[in-house]
Amino acid sequence: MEGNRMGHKKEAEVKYSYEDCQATADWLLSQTAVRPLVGIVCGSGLGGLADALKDQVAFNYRDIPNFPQSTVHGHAGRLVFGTLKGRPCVCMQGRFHLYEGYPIQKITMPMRIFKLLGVETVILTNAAGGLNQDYKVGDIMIIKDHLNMPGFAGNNPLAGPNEERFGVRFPCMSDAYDRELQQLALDVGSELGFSDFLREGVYCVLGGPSFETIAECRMLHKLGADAVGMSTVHEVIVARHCGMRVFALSLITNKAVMDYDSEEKANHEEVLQTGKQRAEQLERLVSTIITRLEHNNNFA
Ligand SMILES: O=P(O)(O)O[C@H]1O[C@H](CO)[C@@H](O)[C@H]1O
Ligand code: HPA
Repeated sequence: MEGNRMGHKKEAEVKYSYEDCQATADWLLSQTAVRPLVGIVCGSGLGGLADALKDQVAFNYRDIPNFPQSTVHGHAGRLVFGTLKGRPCVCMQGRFHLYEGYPIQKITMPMRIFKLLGVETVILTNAAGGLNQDYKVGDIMIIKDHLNMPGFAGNNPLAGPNEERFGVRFPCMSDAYDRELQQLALDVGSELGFSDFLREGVYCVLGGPSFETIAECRMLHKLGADAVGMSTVHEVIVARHCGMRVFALSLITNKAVMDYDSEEKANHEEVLQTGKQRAEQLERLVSTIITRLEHNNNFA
């Protein structure tokens, strides 16, 4: 992929207005014939999902006008277009996090670009620490709701002037995670024989990058969180604001440390290692869900 002048702008100069998002979407649409209906975001160590796409057209983030750059190990930094079982998809092989130092509007900008590309359903994955004591490392949790900790402190991706062309000032979040898609995932998981490690729960986002203290994990668990991570929620809010359907999964890559006697320490290497071990099943789950979207005629 040939570089372009806009793509080489310094980070500080990267903009995310409606017109900037439109320019990026138009540029992408001029470079590929794929017209994606499904947008996928790959979590830490879960980028293999993108490799499942057929007839790929891939762009390095650095070559895409106005796109931020991935800085985290386990996030390749490529936008991959292609088809998954015949369905046109676009897949972020690598996402952006608050702790990378980007403004919250910038880390969520790809959702608006998805929207302008024609995406109707967004499927997000992440790696997360398990707070629910019944969870095991390797479990896959269907996210049914979230706790937005940065949001409590006013750090919401929709803060600032509202862009009506994307959505309303006060979007509803009680229906953020599409219930039909959750049920579909449970059905598909059961057919694939994954029920033993498939869960449903509440994901809590923190700013990171430091992992949680023991007291923080205990508090989050008491507040109703089943898993904790540093992503996804901001993307979900922006995706819902502009009217896309959302389905999200957490891979429980480690158990959050809840006990002062524990010798365990959260670390990113373990996160990536667990991702490798469950990658194949996670890919099968997601790709089968995408096929069934069409089959059930509930494709958004
Ligand atoms: O949420 P994803 O991108 O999967 O990454 C998770 O893994 C990293 C920590 O190991 C954090 O970035 C956390 O959010
Ligand atoms: N905490 C926060 N983020 C994470 C974790 C965790 O334990 N595991 C993977 N991402």
